[in-house]
This record gives sequence, structure tokens and C-alpha cells, in this order.
Amino acid sequence: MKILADQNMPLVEEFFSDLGVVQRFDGRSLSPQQLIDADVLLTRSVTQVDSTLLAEASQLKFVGTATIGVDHIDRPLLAQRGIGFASAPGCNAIAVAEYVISALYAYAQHRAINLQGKKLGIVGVGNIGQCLHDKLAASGIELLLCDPLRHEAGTLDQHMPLDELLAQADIVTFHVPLVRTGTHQTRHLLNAQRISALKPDMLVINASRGDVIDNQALLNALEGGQSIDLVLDVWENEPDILMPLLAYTLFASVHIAGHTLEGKARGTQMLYQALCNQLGVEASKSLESFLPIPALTSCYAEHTLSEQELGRLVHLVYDIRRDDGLMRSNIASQGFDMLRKNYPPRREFNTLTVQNAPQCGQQLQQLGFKVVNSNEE
Ligand SMILES: NC(=O)c1ccc[n+]([C@@H]2O[C@H](COP(=O)([O-])OP(=O)(O)OC[C@H]3O[C@@H](n4cnc5c(N)ncnc54)[C@H](O)[C@@H]3O)[C@@H](O)[C@H]2O)c1
Ligand SMILES: O=C(O)[C@H](O)[C@H](O)COP(=O)(O)O
Repeated sequence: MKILADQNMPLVEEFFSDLGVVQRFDGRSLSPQQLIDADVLLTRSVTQVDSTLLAEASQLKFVGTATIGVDHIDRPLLAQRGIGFASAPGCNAIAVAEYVISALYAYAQHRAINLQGKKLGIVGVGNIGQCLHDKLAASGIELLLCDPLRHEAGTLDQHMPLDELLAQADIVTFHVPLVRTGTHQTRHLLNAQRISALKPDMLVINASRGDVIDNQALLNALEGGQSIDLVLDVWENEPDILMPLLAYTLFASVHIAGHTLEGKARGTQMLYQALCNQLGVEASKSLESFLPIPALTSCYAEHTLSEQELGRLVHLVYDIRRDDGLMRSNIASQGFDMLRKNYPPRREFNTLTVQNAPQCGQQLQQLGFKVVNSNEE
């Protein structure tokens, strides 16, 4: 069996080599000819899987994308051709939620403000939005939620319509899928009209898909003097992004919010499990055995942590300013895709154990850290 896999997908050989021969490809330049004798295609978000790409793929039995987003896959086409499909829902939800939390603490430090008492609007309360909500539940930040689909389905009581949320929130973060048409279209959800109505100095975070915010309208507003704090991980038209927008961002990154080692590895593991399931073989391998030991595994809290100290702990594991610096300093010389390819290792909060933290243990645990009291060791 020939398994074609994106070169930026980790651990493919470790998981899949017992099932077939693994061959790697460049996700942006995969051609229909490369798929002629492929049985399995494993992609990331940069490959458009459509009728053009699959024109000569007569042997293809399975397509997997090691991502949460599926807007790059023509799923009706796969169903029509009887090709099995799997994505990796939730694989990097923790990573994206922790990206946002790192952004929040860095923003608070930058503006010399407290997050406690601020209102954070979460737009899209699926795997990522819910994970962010749960991590921040004991933070003292007031959480406003917007998800009309969950509200209509009766699974979210606390829903607030988007325009009301934007009027009330101090910070808004987007976690919706990219939907290009229909009643719940998310393309340009934050459009020129909504941008112009934003409260002064509002913090806007986008780690969903670039097209969710009208980038040109945002740039026009900023060039026109509107004051918005911006954290952008995703951009319209990646990798050829609207470069002038970069200068107006507080923190910017190259679509890496989900790229913890754990998040990417979980994506590969989920595709391995789905393919094993389709083939009717046992999925015997697990990612725990493949992940390296983190550099920092434990620290000691002497007393209850203040909000600023909590921020320092968050940034000990992941500081968004590292990624902002990487993008700002290197985008011109290396380009968007090369920075993504060479993204340095990043771990999740639960790789750090905080000892002796009884007073703030609940908040730390909720954020995702491991907590032990000294007398429990
Ligand atoms: N930056 C990154 O690295 C990165 C990583 C992972 C995922 N993503 C993006 O984030 C998106 C969300 O991920 P998820 O795992 O939470 O997906 P999900 O499907 O679990 O949740 C999305 C939620 O958005 C809601 N929604 C849909 N349309 C909406 C609208 N118009 N207004 C408000 N809510 C709406 C849905 O009802 C759903 O609950 C993905 O589709 C992907 O595009 C980005
Ligand atoms: O939808 C997702 O899961 C993310 O956007 C994903 O992490 C994108 O990263 P890529 O697949 O391009 O590496």
C-alpha cells in the first residue's frame, strides 16, 4: 500500500510504516500525477483536495487531514467516489486555547492591566472555544459566548448574539470554522461595518481562519487611525498575506496556534486510528511513546500566585512573543511557509507540574497545569 503524507506531518513513519510504504510530499505543490498509484493520502491544511487533485487517483481509498479545519477538502466528492475520509477533530484544541491564554497574559503585561474583571467574548464554542472557556473558568475573567448553532441545537444556554457580544466585550477571540456561504456564513464575520463599530482599544484575536476577518477592511480601519489591539495567527490568502497589516498587530504568527508537539502528534494518531479502523486492523501504537521528554517538567510555588505571576508561569511553557519575534524578524527573508515548516518545538501546559500550590491549585489545574502538594509526593 502506498501512503502519501505531507512532509510537515510528524510521526507518520512511526505510526504508518507497518501499514504500507510512506512517501512524503510538499503540501503546496502536490500534483495529480503523484496520486496515480497512491492508496492513502494524508494532508494538512495547505492542500486543496478537490476534483483536480484527484483526477488520476484511481486507487485512492482513504484521505485523512491531520487538522481540525476541513475547508480545504471536497468531502461530497470523497463520499461520491467511495473514498474513506477522516479529519482530526479536537486534536489541537488545547494548543489553540493555550495560544490564546498566552496572548491574553502578554497583552495584560504590555498594557499594564489586570485581566480579572475584563470581559472576553468567545465566538464559536466548539472544541477550541469550549476548551478555552473551561481553562479560564476560574480566572476571574468574565466569559461571553456566541455560538448560534449550538444555541439552536439547545446545547448552549449562555449564547449572546455577535453584535451584542462585540458591544459588551473588552476582548474578542474567534474560533469558528470557515463557512463561505449560507445562513451561518463565517467568511468576513468581522466585516468593515463591525470593525468600524468596535470599541476603542478592543483586543481582537483570530486563530481560526484568516477569511473570518476582512483583512483589507481591518487594514483600512487601522490606517485610518482606529485603535484596535490585534493578535493574528491566521491571515487571508496565506501564504501571500497582506503584509502592511503585520505592522499593526500586537502579536502575529504564521498559523501555528495549534502546533504544539502534542497537538500535531494527536492529529497523526487520529488518522492512524481511522485508517486502521477502515482496514479492520488493530491500532496498536500510541503517541505517548513517541513524544520527547520536555525540557522543563516541574517548578515550586512558594505562595499564592498573583495574576502577573500566573502569567509568568504560562509564559514559562509557552510565550506567544517568541512566535511574534520569529515572524516579524524572518518573514521577509524566509517567507510564511518556511517559518511554519521550521517551527520550534512547543509543549502544552500539562507538561509542567507545579508543586506546593494549594491556594491557587484549582486555577492552575483548570488552566491545564499538573498540580501536586508537597506532602502528597
Ligand atoms: N490557528 C490554528 O492553528 C487552528 C488550529 C485548529 C483549528 N483552527 C480553526 O478553528 C476552527 C474551530 O475549531 P474547533 O475545533 O473549535 O471546531 P468545532 O467544529 O469543534 O467548533 C466550531 C464551533 O463554531 C460554531 N460556529 C459555526 N458558525 C458560527 C457562527 N457563525 N458564529 C458563531 N459560532 C459558529 C459551531 O457551532 C461550532 O460549535 C476550525 O474549523 C479551524 O478552522 C485553527
Ligand atoms: O485546522 C487546524 O487543525 C489547523 O489550522 C492546523 O493546525 C493548521 O496547520 P497545518 O495543517 O497547515 O499544519
